[in-house]
Amino acid sequence: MTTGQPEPPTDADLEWCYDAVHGVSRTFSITIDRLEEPMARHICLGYLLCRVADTIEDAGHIPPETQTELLTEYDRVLDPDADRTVSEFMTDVEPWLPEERGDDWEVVAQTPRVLRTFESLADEPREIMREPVRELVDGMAMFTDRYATEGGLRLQTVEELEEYCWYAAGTVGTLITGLVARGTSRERADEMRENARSFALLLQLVNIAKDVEDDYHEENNVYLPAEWLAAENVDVEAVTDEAHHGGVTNVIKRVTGHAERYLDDAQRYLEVVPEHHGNRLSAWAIPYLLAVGTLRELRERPEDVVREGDVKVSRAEVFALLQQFEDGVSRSNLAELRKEMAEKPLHH
Ligand SMILES: CC(C)=CCC/C(C)=C/CC/C(C)=C/COP(=O)(O)OP(=O)(O)O
Repeated sequence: MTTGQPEPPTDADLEWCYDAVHGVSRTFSITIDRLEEPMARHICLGYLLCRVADTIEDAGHIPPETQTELLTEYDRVLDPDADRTVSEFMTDVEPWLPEERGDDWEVVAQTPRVLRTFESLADEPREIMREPVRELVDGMAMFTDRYATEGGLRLQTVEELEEYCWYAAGTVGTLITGLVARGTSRERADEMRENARSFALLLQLVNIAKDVEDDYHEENNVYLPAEWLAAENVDVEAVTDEAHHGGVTNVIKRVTGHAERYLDDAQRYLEVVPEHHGNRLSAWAIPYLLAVGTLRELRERPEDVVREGDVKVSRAEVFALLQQFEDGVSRSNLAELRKEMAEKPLHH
């Protein structure tokens, strides 16, 4: 890889990267605000590198074979042993930047800036991040290629759903764990590695259960396993049709139940994650507890995913949770807070 741009990044580049994350991700916006340096910048850059690939993968207006080519090319830009420059990647991606680009496409348009900021990070954290990011990019290329003739992803089985979640989120869990486990005891690092996948799958499955409408209409992707839809006599292409709301609701319940199986492992991860290199428990505990709250809403009103197109915890509850952490939440409070949020919304 070569960035094709000799100039070093400036403070303005890093500031831009922080602003960009706040524009594209609710989850990582909260997380990065809770972290301190240097972890904040590491997670910020690691996330943006992944987000470039994610935006290309979700682009309904790019033909699948082009998505695969762009993702493969992006991987080569990230590969230190390959000769692809970021300028070549930009030449190929620029025709696909939407005219009215939102924040996510702005990140793609600014890939050179993201990359040069990434390349300026200390060697050790940068190299810990590179492989998981490339695994995510390769996984996305594999999926766009696998469903090239369908025009969008159409996951078939629960095993394939888990495989997809691994690439989309499990790799991010590896990235985070690699950074936070540095310098900790073997036992702690092993415990984190054993539970990182569950943490990531939990968050990804919750997103999949609540975003069925948008995933289909905006990205032409169906992550609900076709085998589970078939058991409810729902054709994959009719996933958002009113006539099938009942059947799809049952599948959403199934995905919700599947996600809940990962809650204990993820809690275990939080119980051992060290607070060093700028890492903070709250940065990961908050998304975890928001997932607990979202699972509660999904269990109570799964039909709203297809009826209203949206199931999420209220802004008031998010605020109340953030406030709790401002006041201080210790590891020993986590289980209690989880129990409380699983039952009813948190109040200020
Ligand atoms: C070990 C460990 C800590 C694992 C967790 C890994 C992790 C945070 C994976 C990302 C999960 C996910 C679905 C983020 C959604 O954010 P998004 O960027 O799509 O945006 P949104 O929050 O706005 O939906």
